[in-house]
Amino acid sequence: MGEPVPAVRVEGLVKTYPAVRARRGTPAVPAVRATDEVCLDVRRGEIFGLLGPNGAGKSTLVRQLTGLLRPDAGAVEVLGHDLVRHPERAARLLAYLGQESTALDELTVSLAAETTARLRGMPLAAARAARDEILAELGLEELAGRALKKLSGGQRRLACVAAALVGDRPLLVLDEPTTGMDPHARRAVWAAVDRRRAERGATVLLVTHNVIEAETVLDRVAVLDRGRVIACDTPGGLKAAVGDEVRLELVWRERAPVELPGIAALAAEAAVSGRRWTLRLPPARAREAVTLVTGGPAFPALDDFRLATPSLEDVYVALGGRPAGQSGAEGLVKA
Ligand SMILES: Nc1ncnc2c1ncn2[C@@H]1O[C@H](COP(=O)(O)OP(=O)(O)OP(=O)(O)O)[C@@H](O)[C@H]1O
Repeated sequence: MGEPVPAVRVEGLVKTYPAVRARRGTPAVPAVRATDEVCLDVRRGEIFGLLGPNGAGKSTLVRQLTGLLRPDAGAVEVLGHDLVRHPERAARLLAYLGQESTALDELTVSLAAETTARLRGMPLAAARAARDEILAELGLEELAGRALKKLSGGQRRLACVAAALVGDRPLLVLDEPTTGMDPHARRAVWAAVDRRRAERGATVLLVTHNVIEAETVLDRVAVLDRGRVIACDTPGGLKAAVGDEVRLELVWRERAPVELPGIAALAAEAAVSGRRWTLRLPPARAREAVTLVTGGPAFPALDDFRLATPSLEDVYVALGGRPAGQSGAEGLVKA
């Protein structure tokens, strides 16, 4: 028996936004290689995350694999369909929630969900039933009669998620679905996403910045940086790869006593944000640092400290911060 057809297969995907010449008053813009030979396999039934800093190429990648943006080179297959040759098939195969969705703004929440269901080929009665189901699932019933353009940012986003999830699509591609939402709405979205996977076998491709949230919902993660996949593994696998480091957070009362040589040495390695220093250190050095700040003349200046094992966020920082050309993360990529 051969390998099962993956939900998404991406090979050698390249997209370069062309350079723009300088014109009166506007400076020239160099060409940007937004996706650079990206290869990915997303298995059926997986919740797969794309993580990466601003401008890493995440949205460009998902727009290419939803058939909205034609790649310069490379292959995109969704459930065995070639979407580079047949981008029109995407509408049948996947639901896409983009970063900015204004298309539904004039509609009420209820009509946005119903119209989307109808556009996905559902007969009227079934579309209305699907609409009622999703509005109840996401706690949107009270807002059902309001126009999207008159909702708050978080409410509007939730209504767009409802429209994206209505009707069954085997692949859900969601670009930052929970942006602007309160914790209650976020939980409802993650529960709805997980239910579609658990009960209907849907595959989910999720673009996110929120690594803490991502850690709890994702089966696998690809970290993208400057258009390239620099790591791909389970959150646990990625964390194990930086597992020999711990995170030490120091909070100083007013100012750090950098006149002390030991503290000055730590300062050189710390990421400083106001009174808070964050250090990533091997365990033995972290212990030495804790002894230094809690046992000596630095102690009166210390407000608080915390030692933590690596989180997905640490992995993200450790990988995403790599300068171009340093491919030390390549050992992390797993099939
Ligand atoms: N239409 C466009 N024309 C020219 N350059 C673009 C265009 N869209 C994106 N880019 C550039 O391509 C690169 C990748 O952008 P993209 O939006 O895919 O990143 P992203 O990872 O989704 O970022 P973010 O997390 O900020 O949404 C960036 O350098 C961006 O400036």
